[in-house]
Amino acid sequence: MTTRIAINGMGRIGRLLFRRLMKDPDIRIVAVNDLMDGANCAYLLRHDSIYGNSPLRLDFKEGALHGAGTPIPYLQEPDPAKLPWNDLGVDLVLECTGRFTTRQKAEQHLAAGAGRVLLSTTGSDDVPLYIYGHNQQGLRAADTLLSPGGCMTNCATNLIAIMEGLGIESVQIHMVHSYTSRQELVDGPNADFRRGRAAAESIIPVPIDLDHALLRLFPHLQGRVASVSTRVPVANGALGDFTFLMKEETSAAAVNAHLRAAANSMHEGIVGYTEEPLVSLDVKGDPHSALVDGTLTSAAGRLVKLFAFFDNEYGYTSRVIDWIRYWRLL
Ligand SMILES: NC(=O)c1ccc[n+]([C@@H]2O[C@H](COP(=O)([O-])OP(=O)(O)OC[C@H]3O[C@@H](n4cnc5c(N)ncnc54)[C@H](O)[C@@H]3O)[C@@H](O)[C@H]2O)c1
Repeated sequence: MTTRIAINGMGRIGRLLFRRLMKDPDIRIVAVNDLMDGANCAYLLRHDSIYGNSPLRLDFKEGALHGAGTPIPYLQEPDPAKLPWNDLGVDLVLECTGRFTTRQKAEQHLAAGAGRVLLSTTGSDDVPLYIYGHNQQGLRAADTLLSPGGCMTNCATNLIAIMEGLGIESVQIHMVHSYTSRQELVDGPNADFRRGRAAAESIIPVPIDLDHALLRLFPHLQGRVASVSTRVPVANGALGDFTFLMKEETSAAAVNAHLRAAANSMHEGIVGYTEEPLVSLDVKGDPHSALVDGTLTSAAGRLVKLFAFFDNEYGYTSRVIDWIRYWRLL
């Protein structure tokens, strides 16, 4: 059975999902919605500074994207409640604007006639949060709204879950992340002053809600998880830097053996393990939520440091696609 999908928000995540889902025979994209001009969206789908030119030769005319089979209606409606999801028979909305992340706001898609809504971030506390590879079994067929977490939550959740197998007391996380559209290219005003600084010029600390999301998933770690994030002058890619205080002394070799085993079993496809001397560009297009770099693991008594790369866009959309496949079969 074909899943009829609409994408709300054709930004970095929405467009990459579009490019990837167009290849899936079980999925039909029945509409996309964004505020930008349709010709501009078609252009950005054809040419991408990170993932290159698309083999799809999409064009915008008469309110639709043409060039990939049946024309796909291109909508420009800012209010989700007014979207024609009922008429289009939409099974699932991929909510990728980053703007409708509370239950009340996201459910406007349901009121408009969609069957289900999948956010592309961690939503508010009243939106069920499940992480693929960790607790996806919690999702029920009757659920109509899901937060799959953000890219950093996916990386951290899976690694914390694996490290819990060795016994952890607490964890400090530093997420080194490429810049995003929520920063400025040149200095400008921003409610968060540092986000308003030129993104390609500095290492920029930004506030994140990772601790909060992790405590929803690991409530027993209350008071024992802390995180910071810095945005760095690359357009794609991220590196999670984890410091675990273990219950007992260990060694880098023991930690790596444990991580490698997890990557080859329970977490296969979601967590990877490598000893290649990688840099962030090398993980462009990598589908893992965390690719552990075993060459960087170290231990000092009960303190363990480990590092994992991820492609914040491709790795993340890989999990969104996992969710689409998983949810349709429930
Ligand atoms: N970029 C990443 O690395 C990344 C990774 C994981 C999750 N996310 C999350 O995904 C969400 C989107 O991030 P992004 O990087 O794709 O952002 P983006 O700014 O590239 O895209 C957002 C898009 O939404 C559109 N939009 C804004 N308001 C709209 C409205 N009312 N109706 C329709 N479209 C509207 C914008 O025009 C834009 O094209 C955010 O919540 C972000 O946290 C981003």
